[in-house]
Amino acid sequence: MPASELDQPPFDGSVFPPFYSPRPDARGGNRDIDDVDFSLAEGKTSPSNSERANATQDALAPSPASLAQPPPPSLLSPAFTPPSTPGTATPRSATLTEPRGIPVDSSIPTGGCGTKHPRLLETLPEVECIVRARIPTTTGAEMFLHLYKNNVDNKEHLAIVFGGNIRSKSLDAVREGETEMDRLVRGAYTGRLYPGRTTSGILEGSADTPSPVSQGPPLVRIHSECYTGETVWSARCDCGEQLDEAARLMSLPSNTAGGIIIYLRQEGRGIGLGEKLKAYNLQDLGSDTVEANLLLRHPADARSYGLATAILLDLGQKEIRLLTNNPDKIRAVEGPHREIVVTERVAMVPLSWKGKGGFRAPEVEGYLKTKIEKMGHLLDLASLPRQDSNQ
Ligand SMILES: Nc1nc2c(ncn2[C@@H]2O[C@H](COP(=O)(O)OP(=O)(O)OP(=O)(O)O)[C@@H](O)[C@H]2O)c(=O)[nH]1
Repeated sequence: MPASELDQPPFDGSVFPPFYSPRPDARGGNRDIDDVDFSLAEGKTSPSNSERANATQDALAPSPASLAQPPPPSLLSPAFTPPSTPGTATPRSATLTEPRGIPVDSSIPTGGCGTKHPRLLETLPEVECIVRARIPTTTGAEMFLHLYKNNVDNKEHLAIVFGGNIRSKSLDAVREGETEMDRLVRGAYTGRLYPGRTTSGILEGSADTPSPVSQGPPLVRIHSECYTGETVWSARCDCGEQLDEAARLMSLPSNTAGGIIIYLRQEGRGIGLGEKLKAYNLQDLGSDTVEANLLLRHPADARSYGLATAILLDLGQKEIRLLTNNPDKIRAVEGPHREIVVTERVAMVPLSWKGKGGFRAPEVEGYLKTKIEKMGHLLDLASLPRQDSNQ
C-alpha cells in the first residue's frame, strides 16, 4: 500500500467534517436558507464570496426571535420527529430484497409527504413519445426505452419501462400517412419484433392503444440526470446506485405491475453540469450541497416535475408507487390537480446503510446528511451504520 494511503485515517461514517453539518440553533432546527437574499437588486453591489459566505452563516445562525419560538415543524430534522409519523421511518431489515411501500396521502397533513407544498404550474406540458426500442440489459432484464419530445424544452427526456403492459398513447396513435414499416421502426408495435415482421399489430386507422391488463400501480422512479454519479463513478452522491437499484427492483419477477423510470434531463438538480462542478469546488472549500448552490445564486433545488407527470399520464398511469425519499417529488409529480395519485412511497435506502454492498465515502454521507437535515428527505440518519459495523 502506498505510504499516502497508510497516512489516511480510516473513515468513520458517524463523524462528518464540520462543514457538512448545518449550523444548529439552540433547539436543533435550522433557519430556512432559501430566505437568504443573494440577488443583485438595484443599487446593490455584487457580494464578495466571503460576504456571501457570511450571509449564509448569518442566515443559519439563530435570531433572537427564533430562540424565543419553537421552530415550525418543517424545520425539524426527521431525526427528531416522533417515530409514529407516517413515512419518516427508514426500513432497516437487512433481509429485505423487495421494496416495502409506505402508504402515503398528500391530501392530508399527516399523509407522509412532508409539510412543503411545491408551487406547480397550472397546466401540464405536452409530451409525445417519438420512438421506443427494446433494450436487453447486462443484468438479463429487458426494458423498453421511450424517448419523448415536449413543448417546454428541447431536451430528450426518457421513460425506461419494465414489463409489457405499459404502453404510450402518443406512440401508439396512428400518424397520418405512415406505413406499417414506419410504425415498426418507431417502435409502435405490439409483442416483439422478429426478422421479416411486416405488421405492427395495432389496428390500422385506430388511435386506440391496445388495452393493458391492469396489475395495480406500477413502481415508479423519477430520476434526475447525474453525469458524475451515473457515468464517471462519483462517490459524492448515490445517484448511480439509485438508478441501478430502481432498475433491479422493477425487474424482480414478483413485480408484476411493471416499473417506470422517468429519466429527466435536469442535471445537478436543474442547474446543469457546469454549475454543479462549480458547486463541487465550493463543497471542497467547505460548503455543503445546499450552501454551494446558494453561493452560486441558484435555488437549493431548481427542478420541476411537470414533464414526469405528463409522461406518466401518456403511459396510462393514474396511480403509482413512488421510489423516493424526497417529499417534494411526491406532491410535485401528482400534478397541479392531482392528475396522478401516489399511493405508496418506497424508500430508497443506500445499500451500505442496509449492509448490502454499496459504497461509503465522506462526501456521499455529507450529501445525504444535508438532504435529510436541510431538504427534509425522509431517511433516518440514525440508520446510518458506523463504518466498523458495516465491515
Ligand atoms: N447542485 C447539485 N446537484 C447535485 C449534487 N449531487 C447530486 N446532484 C444532482 O441531484 C440530482 C439527484 O436527484 P435524484 O436522484 O432525483 O434524487 P432526489 O430528488 O434528491 O431524491 P430521491 O428521489 O430520494 O433520490 C441529480 O440531478 C444530480 O445531478 C450536488 O452536490 N449539487
